[in-house]
Amino acid sequence: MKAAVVRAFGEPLVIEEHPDPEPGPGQVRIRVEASGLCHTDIHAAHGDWPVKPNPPFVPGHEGVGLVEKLGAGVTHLSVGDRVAVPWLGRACGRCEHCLSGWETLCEQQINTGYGCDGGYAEKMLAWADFAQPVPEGVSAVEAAPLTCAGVTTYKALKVADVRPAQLVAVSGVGGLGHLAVQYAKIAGATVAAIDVTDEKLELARELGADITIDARKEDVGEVLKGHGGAHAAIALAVNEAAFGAVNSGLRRGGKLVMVALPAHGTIQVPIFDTVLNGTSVIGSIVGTRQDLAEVFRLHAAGRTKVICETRPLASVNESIDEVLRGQVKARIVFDLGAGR
Ligand SMILES: NC(=O)c1ccc[n+]([C@@H]2O[C@H](COP(=O)([O-])OP(=O)(O)OC[C@H]3O[C@@H](n4cnc5c(N)ncnc54)[C@H](O)[C@@H]3O)[C@@H](O)[C@H]2O)c1
Ligand SMILES: CCCCCCO
Ligand SMILES: [Zn+2]
Ligand SMILES: [Zn+2]
Repeated sequence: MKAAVVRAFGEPLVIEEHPDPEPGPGQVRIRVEASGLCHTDIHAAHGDWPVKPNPPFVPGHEGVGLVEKLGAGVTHLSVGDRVAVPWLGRACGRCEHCLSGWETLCEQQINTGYGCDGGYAEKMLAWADFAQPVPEGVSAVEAAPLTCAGVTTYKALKVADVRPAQLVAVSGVGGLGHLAVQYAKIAGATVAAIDVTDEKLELARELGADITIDARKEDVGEVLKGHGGAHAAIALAVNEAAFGAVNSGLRRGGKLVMVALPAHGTIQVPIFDTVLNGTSVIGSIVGTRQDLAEVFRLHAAGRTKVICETRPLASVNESIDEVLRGQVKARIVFDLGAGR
């Protein structure tokens, strides 16, 4: 089976022929139909973060496909089931995080396409308990971006406890941000979308954003304050300065939800203003299996649109370059057989 492999950080990925992986106990083998290109995969391929993967590895944590082979002990899935394989590839199920609904914080977790091979391949393994069933009516191509971009932004809005009539700032209208705008609108909020390209700001308007802010020309904090300040700001821009900019536009009691992970990023949080204004800074990482089930349910009900374009896996390096140049309208999804 073909796979796109990171052989060394910062080097182009290499398309290689690998033997079909054999599922171990509790695992399944999936014939991948579609696999989204999350900016995280670029961070992974570049070794951007303090905790690094170990090359060679196959990135990809928005893989969706059909169960092809069951490992020993797997009884709740059948051959032919369509499943998605998210970042949270496995959690222990026993620790305080897993037992209190926060499996995404499990310290034993294994991350797909980072700690184990992921979905940039024709076949992949998944732990059956974390292979998320894709409902009827949701295509593999559309389920792919929902598997990370969707669940992550849906969770970020839950973490922000967004209420109707609040003002939510979405900083970065890319793969994640285009869905964050939609979830914020579903939550009843007024949405201010921030980006640095005309195309992304236009996309945000098409998806329901009430206000758009061009961070190249406008003072993000001042514009937000002109609307009374944001109750919540979801930081999805791969740009360190964007975090401080949107934090400065919070309303008293507002929350900055940090999601994006620019390499070596830090944020200066002014102590006095933070205390005086009662604002908070929260980190948010992906979402649980339950969150993902809710994301799929919303999409199956026609409540969300996935904006994506399909590409062959062979275009992986050019696709990464286009994402880095900000030239992709929302999400690239590698088509590994979705149409067949
Ligand atoms: N915390 C998590 O669980 C989690 C999950 C998924 C992705 N991520 C991270 O989120 C980030 C975004 O991922 P993505 O796939 O949406 O990336 P993307 O490249 O598709 O989108 C990033 C967007 O940020 C915009 N942008 C760049 N500079 C900006 C600025 N100064 N102000 C406003 N917008 C700006 C770009 O134009 C683009 O639209 C990445 O760092 C990724 O690793 C985190
Ligand atoms: C800390 C890494 C979080 C990445 C989530 C999947 O994009
Ligand atoms: Zn991701
Ligand atoms: Zn655990």
